[in-house]
Amino acid sequence: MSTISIESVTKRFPNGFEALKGISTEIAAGSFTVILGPSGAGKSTLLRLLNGLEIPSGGSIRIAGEALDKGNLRKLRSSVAMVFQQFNLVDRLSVVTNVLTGRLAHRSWVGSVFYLFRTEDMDIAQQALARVGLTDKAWSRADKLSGGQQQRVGIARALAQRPKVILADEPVASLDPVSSEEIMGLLREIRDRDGITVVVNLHQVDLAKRFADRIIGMNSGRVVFDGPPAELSPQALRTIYQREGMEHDNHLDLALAYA
Ligand SMILES: Nc1ncnc2c1ncn2[C@@H]1O[C@H](COP(=O)(O)OP(=O)(O)OP(=O)(O)O)[C@@H](O)[C@H]1O
Repeated sequence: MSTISIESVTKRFPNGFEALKGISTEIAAGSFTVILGPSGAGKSTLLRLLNGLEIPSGGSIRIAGEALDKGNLRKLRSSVAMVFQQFNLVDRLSVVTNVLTGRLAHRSWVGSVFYLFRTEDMDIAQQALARVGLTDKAWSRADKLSGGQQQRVGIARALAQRPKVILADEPVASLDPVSSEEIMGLLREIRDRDGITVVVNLHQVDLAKRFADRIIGMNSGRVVFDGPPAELSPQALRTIYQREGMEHDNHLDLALAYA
């Protein structure tokens, strides 16, 4: 069974630029997929479409069997959680309040507007904080935490949403290597233990190879590689990172160096 079904999806922005040129793929329930690709390949656009933050120009997306369209956006959004590169926390709020915002998708708009949470929500938030090892930081201001800890809060917020899918858009791009490792390990552990489908956009080929069970390579709005990490050969990396008209490409050199 697949959690996410993407069929002939295109995305053209109002300025006429076509960021996705026909993506078709299935993402299996409980899988850990990493999307690799050079800057501008369309990775973030694809994730934003899966989360309903952008609407496709063509094609269709189904999440857990239900078509993602304007009619059921709110319902489907509650089952898809997002983890961001810059964490997207409210700095002046406590860690636990930030985690509680993950419950908003399950509350009425009145509850959402007034930040009305139930005791049950607080229990769920505290459990999520325990999962990411931050129980002792619950009442600290979010901006007093290190980058790695802030990303843990971002993951706890995603967990508190009780999602079927976690989408992470370059979740380690702002972190040092040790924290990056920990965050990827945490996402992997969540997939292993909770069976949540995880899709991560990354620039680090080495992390992709170690943590993913499937790698999708994108270039210029198209899928140009799709396979397990073992098949990510130097040739496959060339296909993913090659840029038109560039004889010597630093981006490609870097990708190959870390492969
Ligand atoms: N709102 C927009 N209007 C016009 N073009 C856009 C818009 N959003 C993104 N793009 C363009 O679409 C292309 C794909 O962008 P996207 O952010 O999805 O790439 P990416 O693979 O995630 O890159 P990066 O790794 O740098 O984050 C880029 O050329 C970008 O400039």
